[in-house]
Amino acid sequence: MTSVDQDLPKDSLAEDAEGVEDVPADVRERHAELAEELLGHQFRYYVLDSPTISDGEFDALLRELAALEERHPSLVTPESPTQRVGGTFSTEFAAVDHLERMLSLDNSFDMDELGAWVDRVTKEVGDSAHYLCELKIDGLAINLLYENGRLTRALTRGDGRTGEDVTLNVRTMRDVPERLTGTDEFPVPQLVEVRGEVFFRVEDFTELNARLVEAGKAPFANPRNTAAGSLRQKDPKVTASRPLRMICHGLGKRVGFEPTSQSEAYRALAAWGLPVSEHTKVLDSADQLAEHIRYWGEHRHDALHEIDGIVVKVDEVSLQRRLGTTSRAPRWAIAFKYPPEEATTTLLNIEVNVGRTGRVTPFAVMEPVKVAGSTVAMATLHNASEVKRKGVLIGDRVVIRKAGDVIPEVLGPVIDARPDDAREFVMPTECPVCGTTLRYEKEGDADIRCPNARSCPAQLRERLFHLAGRGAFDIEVLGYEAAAALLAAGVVADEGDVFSLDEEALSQVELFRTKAGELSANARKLLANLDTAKDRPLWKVLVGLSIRHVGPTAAQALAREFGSIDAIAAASEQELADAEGVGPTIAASVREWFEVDWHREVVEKWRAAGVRMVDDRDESTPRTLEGLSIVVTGSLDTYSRDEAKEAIIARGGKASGSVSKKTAFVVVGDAPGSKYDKAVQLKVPVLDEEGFTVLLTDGPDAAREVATIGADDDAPADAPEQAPADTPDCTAETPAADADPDAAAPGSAEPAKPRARARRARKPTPGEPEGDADGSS
Ligand SMILES: NC(=O)c1ccc[n+]([C@@H]2O[C@H](COP(=O)([O-])OP(=O)(O)OC[C@H]3O[C@@H](n4cnc5c(N)ncnc54)[C@H](O)[C@@H]3O)[C@@H](O)[C@H]2O)c1
Ligand SMILES: [Zn+2]
Repeated sequence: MTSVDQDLPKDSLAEDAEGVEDVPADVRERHAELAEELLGHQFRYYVLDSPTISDGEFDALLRELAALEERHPSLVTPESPTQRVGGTFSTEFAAVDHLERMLSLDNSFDMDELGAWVDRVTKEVGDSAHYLCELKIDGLAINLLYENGRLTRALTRGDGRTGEDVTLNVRTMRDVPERLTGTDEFPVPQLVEVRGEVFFRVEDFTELNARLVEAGKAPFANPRNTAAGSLRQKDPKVTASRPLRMICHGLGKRVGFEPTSQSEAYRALAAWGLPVSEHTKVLDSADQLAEHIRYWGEHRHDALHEIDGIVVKVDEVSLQRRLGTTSRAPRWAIAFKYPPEEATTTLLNIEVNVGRTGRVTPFAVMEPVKVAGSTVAMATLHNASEVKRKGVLIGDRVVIRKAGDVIPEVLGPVIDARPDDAREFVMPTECPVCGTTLRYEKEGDADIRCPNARSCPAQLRERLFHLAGRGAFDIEVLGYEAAAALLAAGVVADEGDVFSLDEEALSQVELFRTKAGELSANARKLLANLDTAKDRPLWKVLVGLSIRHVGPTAAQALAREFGSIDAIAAASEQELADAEGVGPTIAASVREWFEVDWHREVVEKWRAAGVRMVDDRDESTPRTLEGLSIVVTGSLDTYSRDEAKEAIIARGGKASGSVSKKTAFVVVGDAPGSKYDKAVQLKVPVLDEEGFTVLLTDGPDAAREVATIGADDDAPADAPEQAPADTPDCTAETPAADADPDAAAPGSAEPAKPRARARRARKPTPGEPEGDADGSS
């Protein structure tokens, strides 16, 4: 816990208590240094709204200080940052005392610390306490004074005793009523101090930044500090122009209002017209708390605003009184903090990466830093103008963010910490890998490219890696390392040579030789895999060609409509565009691709090596699903995702990625995403795995008889996992996001084929996203 417990066994210390003078000098020094550093950070955070370190780093320093004080209690003074409500007030605003002190919260960072707090509460007040759980909103605290229902004053927290008068600014906020309305149950009290959090909704913040960028101004780095800066403005007009929101989370002094519990107080506030959270929950055991905290840890981004934890409060006011407070925080409440999603680190360099389509992307190389549970050392910077827009210089301290599974992002520099020798990044004019002069493909492009598509080793390596991927030929062994080794040994000049590899060629590659100089087992495996891969369906061949915009979905459409490579190569742009599921962008891209000589040579080399370029319309498989669109979601036991698709396509059906009214069936496996919900909503027939087998063997009529349709109570046994029963209010607005078809659905146990994911290691350069060929590049 961050604060030093006030219940030190003082008596037992009396005899051999250590005086300050007994504390080793280096410990005393470190203590003083930390305390001073923390005060500086608090000033920059609370007064300037411009911190130079992340919250996680601040918390770590504070914990270090608390740990020193725990070991050496004589170091504790009333002035220590562990003993005071952080913050102070600026002379820009009138200083006004709160009627009742505004406290901070003690923190816990894991379940053990939270459990220890619950144990202490139980020890002091018995096990009758209820625990009120709230989202910990990452904003700034505000204290509103209502006298006879009228807003008479609004103060920031300041140092907890004295705040800054920001009444005029707060009056511009639409969430804050000027007058409270009373009800029979909750008449307006004579006086009440209402505490709450002022913040930006994430969406509003993004929009605010978009407007700034459009106006040629620098965007803000994070919602919390921007909210603080927006509220603490000299000119209320500026505050009025910012969409600040508020949610109430506590009370100060009250006259004529005696709630018996905090949750009852929230009902009163809501009745009076004040904003309260929808996500508040009363629980009564440590287990339930753990489940609730776990749930929100996973759904952190479902709230409309940023949250940095969960606040747990003893609900009963009488028990709150018995537990009391320390000098800086109530003993009846505690914050559980989630791992911070932002951190600051040093930008060591900006390097560039050459991707599969030749796009050259700068990326940040940073001092490794832990954020959201993983260590981050690199992050893409997308393109040169993005580097400019972010305003980062090499050598800067930078703020990075990693939210959930999202790739890490550099938010911007900490200008106040910029070193003198920070230097600007210069985009190279030549490909760092092959030396070719870089150029923009079209005027006005954001991305600059290496035009040496055929032989640039970087592009070639990415294409080899891609063609071996699961969405394409699915060649085990041909991972990133193998691709690089084949190129380095010169046994493939481009991807056209891959399927002609033989023992002799592989024996020239060191990676594929044993120490004794013989062909390794891996080499034999590669040859066997290549052989199997020659027989893949046409759509996989198309994906393997790295035609821009042609990912699995487009490739399946092309294969279904044209049936062979030659038919596709011979089709006009118009014919391609007219084909179902193809469209003009893909058509243009396919035509353009076949115009290039060496591309056609790749096709011919593959053909010569025995790669199948035609889908045999296997007449033995009856085309029972002709014209039907079928969606598969979740993972099936007996079919991989691709096998399921192939089975559908072989019967003339269409394996579609999204559910609409036209969908004939939705096949639901384990841990399906929102497609299942959509199917229920649109009353599309839903099949479980058994039903899918019926569909394949006996056709659509038989399948309809075993399908479930519509109502929720018909849901198959393996229907999507609902959120924990004690948090029903969260599920309603948070359907599991629809994941990319090959990835795991959020919250699901594992992806359809985890084995295949893990086996091909890729060098972690933050280059082009894997879906490039399907993307907009
Ligand atoms: N980066 C820096 O330099 C720097 C400097 C100082 C403080 N900080 C950060 O500020 C925070 C510490 O400051 P703090 O003392 O304000 O404490 P805190 O954020 O740990 O917790 C107390 C505050 O939480 C807020 N809160 C949000 N939701 C709440 C809810 N539902 N119920 C009750 N309170 C709720 C209240 O405003 C309350 O004052 C830490 O996150 C710290 O990292 C950062
Ligand atoms: Zn190059």
